[in-house]
Amino acid sequence: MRVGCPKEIKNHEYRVGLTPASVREYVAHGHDVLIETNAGSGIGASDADYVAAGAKIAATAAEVFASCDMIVKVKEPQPSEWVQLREGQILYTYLHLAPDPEQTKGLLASGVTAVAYETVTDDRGGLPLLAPMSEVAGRLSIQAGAFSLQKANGGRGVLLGGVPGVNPAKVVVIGGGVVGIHAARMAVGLGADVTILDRSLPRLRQLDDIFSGRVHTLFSSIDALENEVFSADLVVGAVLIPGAAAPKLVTRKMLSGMKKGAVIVDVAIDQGGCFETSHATTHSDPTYEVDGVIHYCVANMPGAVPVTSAHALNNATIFHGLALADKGIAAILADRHLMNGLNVHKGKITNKAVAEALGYEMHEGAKVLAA
Ligand SMILES: NC(=O)C1=CN([C@@H]2O[C@H](COP(=O)(O)OP(=O)(O)OC[C@H]3O[C@@H](n4cnc5c(N)ncnc54)[C@H](O)[C@@H]3O)[C@@H](O)[C@H]2O)C=CC1
Ligand SMILES: CC(=O)C(=O)O
Ligand SMILES: [Mg+2]
Repeated sequence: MRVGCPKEIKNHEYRVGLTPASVREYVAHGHDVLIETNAGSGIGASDADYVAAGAKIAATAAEVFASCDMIVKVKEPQPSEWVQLREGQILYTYLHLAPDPEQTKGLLASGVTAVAYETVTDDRGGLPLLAPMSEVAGRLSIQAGAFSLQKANGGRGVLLGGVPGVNPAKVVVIGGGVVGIHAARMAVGLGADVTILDRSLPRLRQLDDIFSGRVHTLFSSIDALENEVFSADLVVGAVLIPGAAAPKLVTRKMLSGMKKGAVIVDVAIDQGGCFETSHATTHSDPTYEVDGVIHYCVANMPGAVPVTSAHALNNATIFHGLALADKGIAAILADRHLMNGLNVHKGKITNKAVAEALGYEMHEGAKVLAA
C-alpha cells in the first residue's frame, strides 16, 4: 500500500503522524511511504532522516493526499484537507467528531474511510490510542494551570505547593481516567492539595489505592462537584464518555461561585469541554477569562511537547496502522477494536455516540464495509 503523511497544519501543532522509526516498520512490511517535506521538523526529524528510514519525500501535501491509499495524521483534518480526501482512501488520525459538525460533513462528503484514534478500544476496556496523549495532556494540565495561576497571567497568585507555614493550592480534578491520574500525579508531586471526582466507584477505589491516601476521592454528584469547584484554585476537566460530546458538568451559574482568579484547564475540550463556558483555544492564545475565572482550553495540548508526544503517539498507533496498511479495510473487519475506531465510511456514520451527538443515522460498520 502507499502510505502518506502530510505535515500537520493546525495552530502550533508540531507532532507528526509517522516518525522515522515508524516509517522503517511500514517499509519493512513492504509498503511505500511518502512524507511531506518538513513534516518532522517539529520533532527534529529531517527529510534526510525519513529518506534513511526508507520514505520518499513529497514537495506538497497535495501530492501526499492525491497519491496515497492511506493517510496517517495526528489532528483532525482541517477544511483544506477534507477536500483532498476521497472514497477508497483510509484516514487514520484523531477526529473528535461529536462536537464538530462541520468536519463531520466534510468527511462524509469526501467518501473517505476514517478511523479515529480516540475510539479504538482494547481488551481491558481502555482507549489505547488516546491514552498516551491523555498522559501527556494530564501532566501538562498542571504546568498550564500553575502558570495561569500566577498573578501576571490573570490568576489568583497562589503557588501550587505553598511553602512551609502557608497552605498549598487546592487542585480539583473532574474525571479520574488517564488524564485525571496523570494530572493528579503532577499536582501531588508539586505538593498541592488534590481531590479527584469520578462517577465510577471502582475507579475511585483504584485511585485510592494508587495514591495511598495522598489524594481525596469523591463521588461526582452535583453537590460534591459544586462544593469542590467553589473552593478550588485550579480545576482540571478530564471527563470522557467515549465518542460522545462531553457532559457540561460545571455550569455558567456555578462559575460565579468560584474564587476570582481561579483557573480551569478543560482538557476535555476536544470533545466539546465539560464547563459550559469553555470554548476551544489555541497555543498562540490559550486563555480567556469569564466571571474572573481563567479558562485554558487548548484542544491539542500535546502539540506543545511534540518530541515526547509524537513518539508516544507512534508507539500506540503503529500496531493497527500496520494492520490497515497490510490488509486495508479487511483489517477493520477482522478486529472489533479497530472496528470501534471506524467513524465514517463512504458517506455514512459508523460510530453510535457520534451519530447520536450530531443527529445522523447510525450504520453498522461491518455492514457498510461489506457492501
Ligand atoms: N485537550 C487535549 O489536548 C487532549 C484532550 N484529551 C481529552 O481528555 C478527555 C479525558 O480523556 P481520558 O482521561 O483519556 O479518558 P478516560 O476514559 O480515561 O477517563 C474519563 C473519566 O471520566 C469519568 N467520568 C465520566 N463522566 C463523569 C462525570 N459525570 N463526573 C466525573 N467523572 C466522569 C469516567 O468514569 C472516567 O474515569 C477526553 O475528552 C480526551 O479526548 C486527551 C488528550 C489530549
Ligand atoms: C487527543 C488529542 O486531541 C490530541 O492529542 O491532540
Ligand atoms: Mg484534541
